[in-house]
Amino acid sequence: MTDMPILTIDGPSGSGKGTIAQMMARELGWHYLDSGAIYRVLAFASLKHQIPASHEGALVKLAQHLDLQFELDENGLKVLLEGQEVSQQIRTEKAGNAASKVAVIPSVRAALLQCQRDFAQAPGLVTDGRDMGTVVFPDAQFKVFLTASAEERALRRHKQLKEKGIESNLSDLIAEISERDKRDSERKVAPLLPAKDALILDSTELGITAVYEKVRSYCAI
Ligand SMILES: Nc1ncnc2c1ncn2[C@@H]1O[C@H](COP(=O)(O)OP(=O)(O)OP(=O)(O)O)[C@@H](O)[C@H]1O
Ligand SMILES: Nc1ccn([C@H]2C[C@H](O)[C@@H](COP(=O)(O)O)O2)c(=O)n1
Repeated sequence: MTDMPILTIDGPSGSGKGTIAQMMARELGWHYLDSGAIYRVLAFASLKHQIPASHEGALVKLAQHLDLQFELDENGLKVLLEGQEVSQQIRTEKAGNAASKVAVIPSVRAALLQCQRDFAQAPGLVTDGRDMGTVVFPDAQFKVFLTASAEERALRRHKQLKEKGIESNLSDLIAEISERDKRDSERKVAPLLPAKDALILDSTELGITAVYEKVRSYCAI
């Protein structure tokens, strides 16, 4: 596959993958791939171009020609679809759920495989998602599976939304997160699960700094 050093961080929604992956990419000076953003943009693009999930052929074509750009700076990840910024629109729970639904389709996953692997460029790559350590980069040198209870993840999301001035209902968030966990874990192709050689970290009772330090020491930096 590739000799490039790669750190994969997989885990369920809201476990802190993106936060830790971005911190590690900055620390190491490596590239960063948010694979969930690719599925989110695809779902967003399918709505934009009025392609229903049942039109598998059209969805695969869209995935193969997805005009997508990522820019990571000190403010986080900027995402552009067809030259237009969609960073905020793709971050809603509704967009996450739509992404989870297109991600079930095996031909869609196959169409997105090479574009994800192309992110493995010198000097290295940090990537987060569901199947980074199991399917996309099975030979990665460092693999982490980051998890936390659904209640804790919903609380974090609730707080995150509140900080953005968006009201949300905690029980609805728990239900949405649990539904997405179930779909992502039970699909036939590339389900959410830890790679056999991954370090499993439960962050339910760990703050961001504590998780970051554990990942740093696992990568021996
Ligand atoms: N260990 C932690 N303790 C407390 N809050 C955390 C922790 N890790 C992440 N958070 C917060 O939880 C929220 C979700 O984190 P993040 O977006 O990194 O999760 P994610 O796994 O990438 O989610 P998604 O799969 O939906 O993209 C953010 O507000 C983040 O600051
Ligand atoms: N490697 C990946 C990344 C993401 N998905 C799907 C399933 C998720 O529910 C959805 C959104 O991901 P998030 O941005 O919350 O990480 O996309 C996947 O199947 N495989």
